Amino acid sequence: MKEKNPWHTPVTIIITVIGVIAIVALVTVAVLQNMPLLQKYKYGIVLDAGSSHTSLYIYEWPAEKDNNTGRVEQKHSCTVDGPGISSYASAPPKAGESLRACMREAEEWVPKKRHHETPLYLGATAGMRLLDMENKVVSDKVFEAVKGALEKSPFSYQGARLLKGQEEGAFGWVTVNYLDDRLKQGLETTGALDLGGASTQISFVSDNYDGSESPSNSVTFRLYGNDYTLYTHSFLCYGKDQAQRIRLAEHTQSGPKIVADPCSHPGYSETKKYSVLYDSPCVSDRKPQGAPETFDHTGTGNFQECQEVVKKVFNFTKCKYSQCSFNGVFQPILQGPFGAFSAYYFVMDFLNLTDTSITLEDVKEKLKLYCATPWSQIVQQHPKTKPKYLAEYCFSGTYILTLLIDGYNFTSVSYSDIRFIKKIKGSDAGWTLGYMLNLTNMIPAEAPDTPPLPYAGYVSIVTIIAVLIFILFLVSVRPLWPHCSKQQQIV
Ligand SMILES: Nc1nc2c(ncn2[C@@H]2O[C@H](COP(=O)(O)OP(=O)(O)OP(=O)(O)O)[C@@H](O)[C@H]2O)c(=O)[nH]1
Repeated sequence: MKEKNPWHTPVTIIITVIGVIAIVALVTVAVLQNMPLLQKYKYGIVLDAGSSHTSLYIYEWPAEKDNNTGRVEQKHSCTVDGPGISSYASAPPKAGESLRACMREAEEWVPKKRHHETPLYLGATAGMRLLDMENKVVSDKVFEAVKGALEKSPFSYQGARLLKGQEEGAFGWVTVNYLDDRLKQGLETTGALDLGGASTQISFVSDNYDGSESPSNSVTFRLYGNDYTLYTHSFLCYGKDQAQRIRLAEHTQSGPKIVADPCSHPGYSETKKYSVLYDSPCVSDRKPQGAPETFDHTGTGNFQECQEVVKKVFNFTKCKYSQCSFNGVFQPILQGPFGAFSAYYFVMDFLNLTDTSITLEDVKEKLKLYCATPWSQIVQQHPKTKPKYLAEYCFSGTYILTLLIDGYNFTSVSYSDIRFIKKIKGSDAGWTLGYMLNLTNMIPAEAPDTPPLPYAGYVSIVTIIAVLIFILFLVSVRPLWPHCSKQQQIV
């Protein structure tokens, strides 16, 4: 009579089957979990209403990484046709209408089902700051017009407001350092240099600045668990268009009929209106009495003389702090690398001077040659460039060098710490991204807790352990294996 194998019972068979099913289920979960998913995105829109023009930026980030860990990237940008909204002071409704084409473009770029949950912001900078100083009633009307236009959009309108110069500087710094991945990793930060049409900003972290000297220049942030005390200053009227007005105002104090300008090319000649030149709070108090209606703006193309004229735009005489940049404004010692964007980039890129490993002497030599080039040759060499921009590159290049070296105290050594940038990893450098990240709380104060293992690694390890346990189990039930039971049959 055969002796019954004690392992060969229904219970052990059921346990074995359950074990196999459990392993198959575990492996299936691991495979499914690691399969690439169809990525879903969320969106945010920011309008930069600058002094010279308005731009719309659409940002995108992975929807399932809403918990502050997803990377926000610029998906699209649209330049609004026409001038900045502050130029519509005489017809405010047109400021709202001007945004229509870009808003329509945004509706096409953002998937329809996301429209209602996509935040929409408008921030106005120095052009509106000047209009607000000049005529608050009119500036309010312009804001009403743009608000009316944005409220009609299908997006989640979050407001249109005037940005303080300090915010413009600080959010530009956040953008540069976020895109460069310097914040999450707690690395040395990059300073931000922004040159607009009506204002210019400098923002950086310095070991010598804790906010106690000139507290109005300090902005503090806690980002990803790191504390930052940022030095920032915005110089209203020192954007490149307003600086050009201040400089020409120096030339035209006596109300001459002809202005011989060293910052314009030889052979350049344009008739300009005094009323247009002095139509800005940056120069309106200097308007010469009894000046003719127009003046002939002619060029002599002399870089050294241009430098002298440009230097007069800055006041270097008074400083009540331990050190200053210009106009009596405190500035700590420059520290670290700097990213220079907006007009810094447009101008230096055009002049082929974005390479800061070139010595300052060589930069000046190149600019000297460029300024001395006859206007007819410049126009011939750049038929596609807007004449308005073309006429100003000699001044703009000289202004940028003077602002950096005489204004902010960059030396021939620290000049090489500057990078002229337009975009970082596909996103434009500027205040808009930092502004949106702040308003949507996308940068946490504390570093997010990360599990010791990534999820995929965790699933793989659990699966391997489960398989090992199962193999051990199989080995332990060896007596049940067919060849084992055959050996010891007792008859
Ligand atoms: N050469 C050149 N200049 C440009 C270009 N786009 C803008 N600018 C000029 O560069 C300057 C700065 O432009 P933005 O950064 O847009 O400045 P903004 O926002 O209008 O000015 P703020 O309100 O002062 O910030 C202005 O004088 C513009 O006219 C370009 O493509 N090429």
